[in-house]
Amino acid sequence: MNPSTAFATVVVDELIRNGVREAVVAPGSRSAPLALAFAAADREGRLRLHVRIDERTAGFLAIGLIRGTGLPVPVLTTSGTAVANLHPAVLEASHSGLPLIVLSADRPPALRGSGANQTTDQLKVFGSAVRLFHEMGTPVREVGQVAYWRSQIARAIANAVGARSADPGPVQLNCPLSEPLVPTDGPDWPESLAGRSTGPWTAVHAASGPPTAISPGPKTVVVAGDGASQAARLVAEAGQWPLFAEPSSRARTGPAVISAYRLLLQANALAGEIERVLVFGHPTLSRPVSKLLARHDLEVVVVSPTGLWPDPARRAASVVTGLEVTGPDTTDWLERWQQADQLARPAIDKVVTDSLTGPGVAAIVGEAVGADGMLVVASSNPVRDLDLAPVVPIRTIANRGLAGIDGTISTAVGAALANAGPTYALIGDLAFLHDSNGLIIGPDEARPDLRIVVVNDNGGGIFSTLEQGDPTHATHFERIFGTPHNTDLGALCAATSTPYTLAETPEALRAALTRTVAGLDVVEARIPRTAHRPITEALIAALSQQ
Ligand SMILES: Cc1ncc(C[n+]2csc(CCOP(=O)(O)OP(=O)(O)O)c2C)c(N)n1
Ligand SMILES: C=C(O[C@H]1C=C[C@H](C(=O)CCC(=O)O)[C@@H](C(=O)O)[C@@H]1O)C(=O)O
Ligand SMILES: [Mg+2]
Repeated sequence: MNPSTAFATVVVDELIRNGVREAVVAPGSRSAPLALAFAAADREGRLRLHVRIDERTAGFLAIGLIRGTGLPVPVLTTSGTAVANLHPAVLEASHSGLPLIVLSADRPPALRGSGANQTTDQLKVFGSAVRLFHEMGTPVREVGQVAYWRSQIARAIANAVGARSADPGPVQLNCPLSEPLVPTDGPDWPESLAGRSTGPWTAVHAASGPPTAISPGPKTVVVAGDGASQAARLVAEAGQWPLFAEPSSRARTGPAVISAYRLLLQANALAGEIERVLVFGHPTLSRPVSKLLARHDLEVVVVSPTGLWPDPARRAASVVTGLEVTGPDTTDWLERWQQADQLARPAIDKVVTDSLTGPGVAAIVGEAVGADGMLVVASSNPVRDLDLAPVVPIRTIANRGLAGIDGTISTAVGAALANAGPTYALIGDLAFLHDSNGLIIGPDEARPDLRIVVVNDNGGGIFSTLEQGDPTHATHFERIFGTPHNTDLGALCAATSTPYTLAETPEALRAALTRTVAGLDVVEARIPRTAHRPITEALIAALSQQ
């Protein structure tokens, strides 16, 4: 089966699984895969197909079918002006709140701007009239496409009917399709085209609905990503399930918290026993969690109060607003994770505390901030080091929306100005340099009580822990990833009259942090950038032997 035919087969099947029973098609060639799939579904009695020559008619016919059935209705056109002919109907659907699903076939991006026939810029062609625009990737023969296609249809339908937004309206899925555009003989598709049982790939519950009941049974873990509320902790405790909470999640308290989750997911056999994951907030921090959420052998339930829900692996079986736990897991599942966590802690501390290391600095900062303090933590290693530190229920802020290293000092200054008590920041040297202008505060401006702890490894330490940090890439690594700068941070602080302290041992760092936070000051902790990779490897090795 060729990619365009596989795509069309799956898309039409998933539309039907999501309640579509009428479809409108205007003739074209680039849209052929989808038109043929709709025709096949019509012949099988799975939906009723309507064909109209003029896309303007097709669009308003779909409007009428929506008004008559109350169901979302897809309308398919080929590329070019055909798509633009739907604009009047899209505008009507937008102002009437009607779930019109525009499937605009398109040439692949490589043909755009090349003078290729019937090829224009169809991206967001309806502007703000649609509740969702998404350009489907050009279908390719690879595993994972089916989950993507099905998951995206579920997102499109949910946005069109307003399931999470209570704001129904039209959506546009732009569908680049490459030739061959009609079914051809050829290799079988590399994965099953089938959906999940008989229902939608992702069941998106209405945001206005009651909490969804969830029962014990499957070996469940709770993931609390950035911004997760205390609901994650409450669900984990009610279910007696292990809780993996990122530093900027408010759920980072309570007996269910597994502080070494990131290492245990990589080094402990318990990870392989997980059967269900409940996701709160926006998990971004670690690949072990990303890999967990991408596993095919477990159920992913995403809890999101808004219209956006994280599902980068496209595996979410359901999206709910809230969970009501019907009863606790009475097995030793949580106890086994707690025991593994307790065993891991000494092994971690042994590796990270005999000298100044990233995780060691983070642990010392966590102690200094204390349970009623506030901490702003920068992306890259600092937030990951804090994630590994012993859990202290600190109010933690991190710009994890896009994980940029920019603006962190200014964010910390703002947070500190809004915080009644002392505020700390934990930041890497590049992030510090990136926003060193944040230290410049005019004489008439309000000044924060903020202590900025800079973990200075003279460059981008995180890259040494990634693929590019492998010795085989040493030739260019230092210049394009390590990016050493040799900046005198003390002089930089002096230029802005910012008090500065250098701490080169754990004891010196503790001493520097115990001083009262009054005004803005900087403490620099210097660590060797070359230690990151060996430390990461030593941690995994230590836990793997347990
Ligand atoms: C604005 C922005 N530019 C570039 C990046 C890519 N990036 C991610 S981590 C990193 C290096 C950060 O170095 P540092 O702040 O010193 O932290 P370290 O990894 O050394 O602990 C870079 C450049 C980014 N995330 N955001
Ligand atoms: C440097 C960038 O971001 C990368 C930084 C760290 C992420 C990561 O995987 C760290 C190792 C881990 O937590 O297991 C990496 C990722 O998410 O895969 C990010 O891409 C960047 O410039 O994007
Ligand atoms: Mg650094």
